Amino acid sequence: MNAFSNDPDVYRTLLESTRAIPWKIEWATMEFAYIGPQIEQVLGWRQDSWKTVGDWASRIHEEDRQKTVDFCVAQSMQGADHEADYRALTADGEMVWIRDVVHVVRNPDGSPQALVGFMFDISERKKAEDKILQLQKELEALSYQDALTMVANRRMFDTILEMEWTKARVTAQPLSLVLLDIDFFKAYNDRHGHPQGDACLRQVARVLDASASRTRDLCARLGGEEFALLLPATGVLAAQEVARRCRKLLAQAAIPHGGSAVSEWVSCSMGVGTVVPGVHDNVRAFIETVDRRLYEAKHGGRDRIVGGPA
Ligand SMILES: Nc1nc2c(ncn2[C@@H]2O[C@H](COP(=O)(O)OP(=O)(O)OP(=O)(O)O)[C@@H](O)[C@H]2O)c(=O)[nH]1
Repeated sequence: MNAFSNDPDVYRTLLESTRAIPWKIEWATMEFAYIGPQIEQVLGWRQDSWKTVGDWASRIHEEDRQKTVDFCVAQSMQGADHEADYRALTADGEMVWIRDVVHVVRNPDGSPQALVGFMFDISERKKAEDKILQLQKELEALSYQDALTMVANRRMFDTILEMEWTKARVTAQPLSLVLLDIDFFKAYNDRHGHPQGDACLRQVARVLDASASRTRDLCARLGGEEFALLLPATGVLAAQEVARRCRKLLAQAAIPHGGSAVSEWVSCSMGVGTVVPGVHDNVRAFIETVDRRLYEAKHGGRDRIVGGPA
């Protein structure tokens, strides 16, 4: 054990055979006293081209440079060991993610004498982290989407409704809502089977989505065979117009029903409401009003629109 630790060649061989790149900087001169030859394999810059701290700083991606240098200087002045992740530039203009792990060698008075450390190539790890972040974003998006019809789901509807309600109140603009329910859908399923029922829901969602095309309009599936169209900055007449367009486009889609008492084709009942929310208005009460109208449309014979100011 002693023979091993007394032999500097052994240390050098060990240092230079790891994948981590060892280095040392003298604090007084800010010059490299040493950097491992592996640096050339990782970044492409020759070993003898690393002379000063300036060489190191100039080979950091400019978006990471200032904060990395400031952080390392501040930590070193306090005598604190530290780690920094940054994008290093390679000799041929590429980027490599580096984790620099730094130990501060201190003088007896505590001031820094030298910095020694290891650089690790963490590009693969960063790539994996980026991939995970991207997947998380996709998952997040999926959690707001109805998996069957690909329109927004109830969660998204609730979130956007809350937002649009506040906006409408602040700007004193009308907010409209259409609630729709497919007529005799149980009979449709019974006649055509559940998979065909799913296909029908997808087709209806496409039609509804196409009926309201302004950028802030939202088409959502609230569950089962119930859908909603949220129409911000839309007044009573425009909302009625959208509902009529829905009915017309659905009729044009001419999806054969076969089990409906009101039409040969798949149809919808709709409740429509419009409100300019005041401070005392309540979003839940607004939804209940529109829902009551949908109920009226159902019980008034289906395949119809019941609406007006809420
Ligand atoms: N295929 C399919 N069917 C669904 C889905 N979700 C709900 N349903 C069916 O939708 C039907 C809804 O039936 P009801 O609530 O009785 O309403 P309805 O038959 O449309 O009658 P009215 O609304 O009164 O005209 C049920 O048979 C549910 O099984 C789904 O994701 N896919």
